[in-house]
Amino acid sequence: MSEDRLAIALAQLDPVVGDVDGNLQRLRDARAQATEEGADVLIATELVIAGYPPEDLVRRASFLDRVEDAVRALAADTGDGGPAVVLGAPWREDPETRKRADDGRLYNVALVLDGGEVKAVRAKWDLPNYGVFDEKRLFTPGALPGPVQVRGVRLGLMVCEDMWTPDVAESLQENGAQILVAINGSPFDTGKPDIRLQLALARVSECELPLIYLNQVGGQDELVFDGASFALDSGRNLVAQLPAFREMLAVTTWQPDGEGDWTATDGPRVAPPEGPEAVYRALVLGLRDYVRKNGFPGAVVGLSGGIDSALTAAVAADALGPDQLRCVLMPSPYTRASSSEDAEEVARLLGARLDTLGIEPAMTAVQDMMAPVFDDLPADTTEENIQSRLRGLTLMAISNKFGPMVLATGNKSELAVGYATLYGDMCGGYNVLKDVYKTQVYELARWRNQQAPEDGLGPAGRVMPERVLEKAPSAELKPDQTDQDSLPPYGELDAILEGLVEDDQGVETVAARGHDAGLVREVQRRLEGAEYKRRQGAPGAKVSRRQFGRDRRYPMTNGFRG
Ligand SMILES: Nc1ncnc2c1ncn2[C@@H]1O[C@H](COP(=O)(O)OP(=O)(O)OC[C@H]2O[C@@H]([n+]3cccc(C(=O)O)c3)[C@H](O)[C@@H]2O)[C@@H](O)[C@H]1O
Ligand SMILES: Nc1ncnc2c1ncn2[C@@H]1O[C@H](COP(=O)(O)OP(=O)(O)OP(=O)(O)O)[C@@H](O)[C@H]1O
Ligand SMILES: NC(=O)CC[C@H](N)C(=O)O
Repeated sequence: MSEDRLAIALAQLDPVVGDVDGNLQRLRDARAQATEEGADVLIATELVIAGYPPEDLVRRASFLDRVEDAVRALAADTGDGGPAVVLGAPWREDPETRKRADDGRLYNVALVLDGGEVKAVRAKWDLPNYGVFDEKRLFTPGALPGPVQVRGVRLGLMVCEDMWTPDVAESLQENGAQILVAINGSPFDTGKPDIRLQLALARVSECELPLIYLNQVGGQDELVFDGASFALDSGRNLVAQLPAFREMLAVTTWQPDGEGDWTATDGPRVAPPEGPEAVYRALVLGLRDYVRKNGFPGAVVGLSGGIDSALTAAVAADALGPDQLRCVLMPSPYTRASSSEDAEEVARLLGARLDTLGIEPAMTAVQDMMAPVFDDLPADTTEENIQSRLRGLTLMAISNKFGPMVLATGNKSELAVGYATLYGDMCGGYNVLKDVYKTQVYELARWRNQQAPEDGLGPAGRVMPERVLEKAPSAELKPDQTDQDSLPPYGELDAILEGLVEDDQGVETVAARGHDAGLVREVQRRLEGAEYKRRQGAPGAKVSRRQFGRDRRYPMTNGFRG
């Protein structure tokens, strides 16, 4: 390092929330690699030592003690003369006084570790408290910061949301920053990569400074972090772009150009995936990390021959490998032979195990068992739901006996209007399609039939027969049933839900987009009426702007009819 050159290693890592020792080891491994590659400083992501988002874990003193020990151990490592480290951590010291506050105050900070000690502390100024974020509940905001000197260069450190408005970057620039560095825990959704780039470009234009944007990667409960870190020079040129959806350490070497503006030329340039590929890869990573980080030996799914379970199985095969996926076909007297053939073909194409367990004996047993109380009452949805629940029971029995986690298959359109059975097809530990509308299910299935995802563990090529994509969706809980007996066509339903859910519009506004007002009102009624079901539904990766759960919180008991 000389004062006119700084080699910065960007550590796009997949931390595990709560696993402080594991995260410390990940950082040590990254620093060892950065040392080998000649870096002066290693930069890691927001709250990386705790994992993001740590939620109420950071309210536990024992957890914060462990975090502090780990940070001090990593700081001690930097006494070896190797790279300095910039990383995110939950931190109890006041950034100004460097003393621990008595009132339990906690900051979300960027720390600079160098020369064997914690050299500088910068607290996040803008704590996000919307959508999936609740940071005001946990952290105290810091003051508008100035830059920190790292190996002779003034770095302007921002923590994620700090980059979303001009204030922090402006303060850093006014106080002499030479390179802006944003460390992030920024979850994926379909619009996110573009929003981030536009915001970063805006900060670069305002400050006329280069900006490094470093994001974490990996799945954490319902969030998927896509990484896709990048760097811009002060002329708004992209000088590095790290891959999306996988870990990477990349060294970028920064030097002043002829005009004295810092720039880098040696970063990787991997174009991020877009459209269905990006969503598919987010689903794969979300499921893979949920299953692996929670120690399951694999997953099990009920395969019906329909598209929802076929796509769920494909994502699971890509996430876990076909050998860690079990499929179960559970025909009833209402299951068409063609459905069973399609399910068998999906399992064969994926190379996954398929067991066939007919549910008719259990249907008869339950019917006989209930006869004394049901008397001669006519069959209705009750009997349909029993079939669904017998399938849920079967899958849970396999999970209990052999360990794989059950995957529910309900898509966002169905969950929006309550078209799913509690403790039946909603049964499961995780739902890959929770945030995927039915029209998107088709789009993703078509994409997957043509291509395999880059880091997928499933087979290349077609994974479901065309018939699965072409037939009318059916729950097959009574003869000749189709979804469209109970729901509007999915194209129209999804267009209405786009307005009601994603855009949070009222009935009249959505109707003005060209839909029958009565139909929109009915969809709205069903949407509101199904909140109780969604609260009991399995978690699944957020890929949309407005996922059911954290992003869209409505009461279950709701007397408002607006
Ligand atoms: N506000 C509330 N808070 C708490 N619980 C509430 C509730 N309102 C009803 N409930 C409870 O929920 C029950 C009704 O929900 P639930 O038992 O799920 O039954 P329900 O919604 O009546 O029926 C399931 C629906 O899912 C459809 N479907 C579509 C696709 C696939 C499948 C499948 O299963 O494979 C099913 C099926 O055709 C049917 O229309 C009530 O009997 C009551 O116990
Ligand atoms: N015969 C069956 N064998 C195994 N699982 C089944 C069977 N029938 C239904 N299921 C399970 O119940 C779920 C709910 O059925 P649903 O009809 O909503 O989905 P699908 O059949 O996969 O797709 P589609 O809605 O397009 O028909 C299925 O995804 C599957 O997991
Ligand atoms: N951790 C954060 O501050 C994330 C908030 C930010 N708006 C994002 O999603 O990128």
